[in-house]
Amino acid sequence: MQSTIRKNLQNAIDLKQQLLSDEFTVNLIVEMTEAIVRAYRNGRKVFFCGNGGSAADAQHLAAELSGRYYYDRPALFAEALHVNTSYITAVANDYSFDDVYARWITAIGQEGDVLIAMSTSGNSPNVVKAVAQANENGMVTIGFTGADGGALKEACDLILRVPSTDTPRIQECHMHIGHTLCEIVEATIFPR
Ligand SMILES: O=C(CO)[C@@H](O)[C@H](O)[C@H](O)[C@H](O)COP(=O)(O)O
Ligand SMILES: [Zn+2]
Repeated sequence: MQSTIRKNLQNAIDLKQQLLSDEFTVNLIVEMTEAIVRAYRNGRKVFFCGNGGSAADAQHLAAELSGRYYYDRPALFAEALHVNTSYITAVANDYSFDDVYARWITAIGQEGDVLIAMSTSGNSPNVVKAVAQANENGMVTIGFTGADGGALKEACDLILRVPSTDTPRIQECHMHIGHTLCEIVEATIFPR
């Protein structure tokens, strides 16, 4: 038991250390932040999507922007695409689970909006289809993946590949970086 706890803590530290030492990643996070700030300043919206733990992470990050992060300020529009369970179950049942996010984007995605697609494999079909539809709608597409990047690697405008194949450790980095994005977006749009 203790060895598992130590191994996981050490792996998380090592992975974060790798991200910290990688200038490319730090600059990429800056670019992502700038894209989100630009969208909000143009009156656009930010959407997140993912499956399983990444759906929870998508919802968590959307709430940081739409509610508040560190301090009181006006709301920013942000939403995770899976939050309407009636819609998701109807479209999955009547069409296909692969279409649940892409179909919703055909209705809501406007040019200049941002989609942040979270998938550790980069290959979840519903997330990959969402990015393809978002690109078609002229949205800015940001991918959060693991080391391989999968199909999202080529499909997204900006792609953050966490250098690991361990799903939970990758997700923890996605949340860490997602929180940092929220912090900088909040501080840039609503300086104190
Ligand atoms: O949270 C976890 C594992 O930590 C799981 O629920 C995980 O998100 C699910 O297996 C997902 O379906 C994995 O999809 P993806 O990251 O490859 O897109
Ligand atoms: Zn998990």
